[in-house]
Amino acid sequence: MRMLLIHSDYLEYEVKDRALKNPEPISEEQKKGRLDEVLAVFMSVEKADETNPDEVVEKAVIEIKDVASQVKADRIFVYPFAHLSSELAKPDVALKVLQRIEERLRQEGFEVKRAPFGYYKAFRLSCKGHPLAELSRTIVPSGETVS
Ligand SMILES: NCC(=O)N[C@H]1[C@@H](O)[C@H](n2cnc3c(N)ncnc32)O[C@@H]1CO
Repeated sequence: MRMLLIHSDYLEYEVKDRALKNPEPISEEQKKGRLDEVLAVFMSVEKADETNPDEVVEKAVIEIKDVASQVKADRIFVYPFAHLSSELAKPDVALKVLQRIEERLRQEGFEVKRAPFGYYKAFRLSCKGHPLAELSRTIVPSGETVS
């Protein structure tokens, strides 16, 4: 799992087109979304994560919580982003991992939105630009190595 974490004044997206034959079914309301004062987390779920998705979910939540507490963000935007890795997990595994991360972050008390999976989306982001505003993290299940 590769994550790019951007502490932002806002992130807003608009669904443009389907990028998979079977994208995640979404409501009219989910075609656009915005959060202000948010930690945007762009995530590529990787092939290696398929060996233990549950472990990767927990490790990702720990990392996101750690950055959120450092930048004092209590809103998280989970953003599927297939451009941070050349060894992507299958879409069905990736979607489940991202849905679980969303669920676990809510359980941890964050306000969470997740951008729709399997679509091309326009987005606007306003990065705050402080020293911790742009971070990346790589997570692998135990026994796997970072390539
Ligand atoms: N920017 C637009 C976009 O990325 N669209 C991606 C993601 O929404 C999603 N997707 C598919 N596989 C993955 C994966 N392994 N990890 C994360 N997202 C994935 O499916 C789209 C096409 O790859």
